[in-house]
Amino acid sequence: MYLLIPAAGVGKRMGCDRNKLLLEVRSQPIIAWTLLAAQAASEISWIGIISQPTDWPDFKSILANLQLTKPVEFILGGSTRQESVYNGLQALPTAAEQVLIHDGARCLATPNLLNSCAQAIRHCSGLIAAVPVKDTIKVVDEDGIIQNTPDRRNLWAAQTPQGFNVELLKQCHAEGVRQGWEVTDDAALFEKCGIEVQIVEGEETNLKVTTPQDLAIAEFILNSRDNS
Ligand SMILES: Nc1ccn([C@@H]2O[C@H](COP(=O)(O)OP(=O)(O)OP(=O)(O)O)[C@@H](O)[C@H]2O)c(=O)n1
Ligand SMILES: C[C@](O)(CO)[C@H](O)COP(=O)(O)O
Repeated sequence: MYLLIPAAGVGKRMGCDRNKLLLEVRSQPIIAWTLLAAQAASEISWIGIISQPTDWPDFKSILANLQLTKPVEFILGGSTRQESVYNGLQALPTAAEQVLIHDGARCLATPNLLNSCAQAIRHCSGLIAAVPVKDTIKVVDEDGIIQNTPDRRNLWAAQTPQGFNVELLKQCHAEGVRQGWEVTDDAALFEKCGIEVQIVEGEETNLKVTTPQDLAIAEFILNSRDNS
């Protein structure tokens, strides 16, 4: 299975002055944890890291330390995640019929989750890992007044990996460019094009490292894996 890793962000919400994926959790850069999971997932055979050229020297030295056995390509990132994935799709080898997309910032996803998504995408056109929402969610207007409370049984928090048929995802991205759609994940492009996307049960611990607090939570989760 081909795996694209969007890793070209700047980490505004992390509030640091460089790509947050270079920050360390338990003495390893965030992107290293993500790459180690990809290396350990037996279904993954090719890895594309979508990233900004300014980060390539750092990423290359991380890769040199990890000594992965799988082929890794660097792909030029865009100015949004959507643009980065678009570039990644154009750079896939022509043999790629399905692809998994997994955020570099979701460094706690297990090899098991990557493998189950890789197996499942062979039997459908689009899927995402997701977990049922635990909180009661409120829809609020611009004045801070609650408009309604959606039924929690229908609410799932989206994660990555997200898996797709490559040709269909390319078509949906092209339609997104034509229509000027701005989305935060690839499933949303499928949804807008009216194509079904399935849910695969994700992992509670598969958080996206987004804010400084997430660094501490990620460290805690990795420590608890050692102790289990
Ligand atoms: N132009 C971009 C923006 C984001 N990403 C990647 O998409 C994933 C999810 O994005 P997010 O967590 O929002 O990362 P940032 O964009 O770096 O964070 P922020 O929104 O706080 O700036 C990350 O692995 C990030 O590197 C990307 O490849 N290209
Ligand atoms: C793709 C994603 O990780 C799913 O949770 C997420 O949408 C990335 O972007 P966000 O802007 O940080 O939500």
